[in-house]
Amino acid sequence: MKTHDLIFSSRPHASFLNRLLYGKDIAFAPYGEYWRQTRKICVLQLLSTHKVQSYRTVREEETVLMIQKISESCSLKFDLSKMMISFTNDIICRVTLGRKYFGDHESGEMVKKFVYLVGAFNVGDFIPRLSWVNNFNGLEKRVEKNFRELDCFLDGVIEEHVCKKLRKDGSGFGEDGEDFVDVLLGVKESSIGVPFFRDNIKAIVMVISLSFSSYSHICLRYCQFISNGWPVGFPVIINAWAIGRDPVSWEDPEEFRPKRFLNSTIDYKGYDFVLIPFREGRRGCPGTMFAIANVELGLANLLYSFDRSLPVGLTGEKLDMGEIFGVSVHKKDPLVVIATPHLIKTYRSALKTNLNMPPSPTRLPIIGNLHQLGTFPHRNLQNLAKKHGPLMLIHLGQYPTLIISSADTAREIMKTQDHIFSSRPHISFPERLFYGKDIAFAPYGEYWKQARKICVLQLLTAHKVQSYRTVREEETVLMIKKISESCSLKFDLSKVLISFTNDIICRVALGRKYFGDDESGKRMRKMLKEFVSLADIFNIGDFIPRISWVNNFNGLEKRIEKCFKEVDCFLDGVIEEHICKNLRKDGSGFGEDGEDFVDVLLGVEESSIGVPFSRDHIKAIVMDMFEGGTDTVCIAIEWAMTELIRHPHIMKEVQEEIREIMKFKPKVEESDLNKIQHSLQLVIKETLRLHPPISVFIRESLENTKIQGYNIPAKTRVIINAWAIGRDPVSWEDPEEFRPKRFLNSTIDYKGRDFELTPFGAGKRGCPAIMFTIANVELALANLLYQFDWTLPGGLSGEKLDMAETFGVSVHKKDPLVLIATPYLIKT
Ligand code: HEM
Repeated sequence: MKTHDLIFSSRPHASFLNRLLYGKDIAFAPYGEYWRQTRKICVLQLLSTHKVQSYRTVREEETVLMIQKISESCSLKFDLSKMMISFTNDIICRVTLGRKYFGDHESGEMVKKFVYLVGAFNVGDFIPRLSWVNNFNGLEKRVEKNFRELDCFLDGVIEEHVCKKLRKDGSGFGEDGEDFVDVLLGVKESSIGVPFFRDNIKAIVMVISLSFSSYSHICLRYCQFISNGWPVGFPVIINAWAIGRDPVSWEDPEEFRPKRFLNSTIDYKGYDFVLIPFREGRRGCPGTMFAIANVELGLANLLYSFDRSLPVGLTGEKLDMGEIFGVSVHKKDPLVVIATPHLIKTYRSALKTNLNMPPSPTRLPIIGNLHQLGTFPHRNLQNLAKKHGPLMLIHLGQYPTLIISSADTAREIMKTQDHIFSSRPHISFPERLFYGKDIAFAPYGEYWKQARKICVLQLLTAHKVQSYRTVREEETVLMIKKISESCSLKFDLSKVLISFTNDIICRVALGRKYFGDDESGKRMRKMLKEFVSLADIFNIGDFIPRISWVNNFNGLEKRIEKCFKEVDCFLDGVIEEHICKNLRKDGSGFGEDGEDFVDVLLGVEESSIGVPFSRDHIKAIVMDMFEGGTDTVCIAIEWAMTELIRHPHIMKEVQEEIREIMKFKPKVEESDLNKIQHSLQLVIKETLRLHPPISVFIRESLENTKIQGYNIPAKTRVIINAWAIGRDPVSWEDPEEFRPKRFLNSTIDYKGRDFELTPFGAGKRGCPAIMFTIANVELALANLLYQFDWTLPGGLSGEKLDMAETFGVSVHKKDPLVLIATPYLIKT
């Protein structure tokens, strides 16, 4: 590889390789002008130091994703080998093709087959007259099929690049925005002096992907000895594996002893022939630098971020070291390990002490404390706060975030310094779904102020809430009727509650029900469900913006666009309907003065509020009401019923009180509520304390400030953990117990004055719909308790009821609440 490098710098002909790589790649090309020119392109244009440096972002982003993936299986065993394969595949795909193509199962399979066939043992390459056997063992056919699939795929990739170039709007990766295909498309045949077509591009791209992802140690060389004494065409196999273990070069060669390199100058770069994993010289690997950059960054992060252990019963010495058959020597059995985040005291935490920031848990590089949010952020944040205090600073990706877990700290944020903490951070999916023009997600500013004013003074005033009474009463009657139809049979109360709250909001906001039980109604319901779940979804890009592109691959971006378009089209229809109705002057909405939310919003004059107010603003605000008002109200009633089923004696007390007052009237009406409110109110307060429907909500600071002596910079995100505040033992005796009577002689309320109980938030950004919500919850709950006796199916006792929660910010009961209702009035 040095003295006679020129002589030994060809490769033997291998027929499958030749077919799969168009006979035009670099790695398997025989020595000659074409190989010399293409290798030059590879070394100077694709894998130069400058280029390798320019792929840094790709390496870093993929490392973050890998670490994040591992964090998700933290403390559980997982297959590290599989993760490594997708890590390297994804890097190479982005660098060569410009983006990840192999997310979906099918294309991933195609590449796997390619890798297999390239490495397949072909008897014909050793005994040419036996090559016909491949017609019978199916290999020939498989090679052909795989070749055609890949060829078609690569044609698509190239077309995409050509179009991108024509449009001049695309940028690849790397500093200068060019991936390998971009570079190769720019190669002029005239400048390299050898034929260079699309097939050449495809072959080079494929062989580079192949070499880096899984087939990097090919050291088959072909001797092209021209002089006398050595037969031309004599194959040479360089056994890099054996050379690395040769006792002539290495002391105790079988031992893993990294320190042997401590005072040694031996390197793998090709100058030292005792260590030749890459080989230098003419046929040496041109991608050494690129490969090492990936390996270093991946390995450093794996070692830095986690402590690893083997699954139970295994010690390191017992680890199976079997290798797979072939030229690329993988470990035979996948490496299955358990990773535990390593609590490292980083220099940042020292820095933080100097800056006088609130106490923090230690964090991982790049993802910070994201992995500690887990499936139930409210619970996990509460656990962290138990260690670090009710005012804690964590890092969610790149954003420092204050976590508020006590009444005192909540008061500081939502009262004392409400003017400073009254913005919301930018969150990208809601921004798209709500046209960047709604109220709930709007940053503090003139538009938010004016829009909130409309909401508070025109949509949700006491007078307006009163005017929606008919809607509430009618929908309650319908709900009770539905339940009566399944009387004495088990039925899904959660489902009934969802359509109850949906229908109320729909009538109040849009003027009529759009979500009936027919096909189109079902479609609408599905659309709305998708909308609410997307607005609430965890989006990694909001925490680590530079990897927001992952949403192009996990399908989220597409779902958002699809849902946005559907809802937009639906709302356009609704608005048109309202405009026609107003023109005809024959329609009346609901509410006393016949106006629903859309009517009111259509009447808003831009000139009177002094900020732009278009149709998109109307749609955004209407959707805010849906997002804020359907799930939340349903969750409140669902948890109240769940707790009452678990505590039958409390349910009985409330029922007796209501029934005594109602004296066999057919139903509870709003006018009855002030008479029976007492015990019902206690139940609602206790439910909202233990199960705030929005468990955590978010704000952002507008300027630098201090809280409890700690420095809080401007634009710090703040998460108020309403769930933890409601269960804080400092404020509540036996906080985990459902005991409505704790409110009996207490003035504590949920309206935003008492910070021990903050299900609706408080201050400038507090929920503007408390009255509206409570009116719905009270009427529904009063009727459910008055009109039916409730039991669990199969005589199950209440204590056994599963209390598991759903994942997310709006915390539903995980399993639907399935109950049996027996009509009280008929019974008595
Ligand atoms: C049980 C029911 C509900 C709960 C627990 C709830 C809770 C909340 C919370 C915690 C906030 C953020 C408060 C803050 O940052 O201080 C909020 C804001 C908001 N809620 Fe509600 N909500 C409920 C029902 C509703 C309903 C029915 C509507 C509409 C009809 C609604 C509309 C809004 C709006 C528009 C905001 C944003 C206010 C702003 O940013 O200025 N909510 N809600």
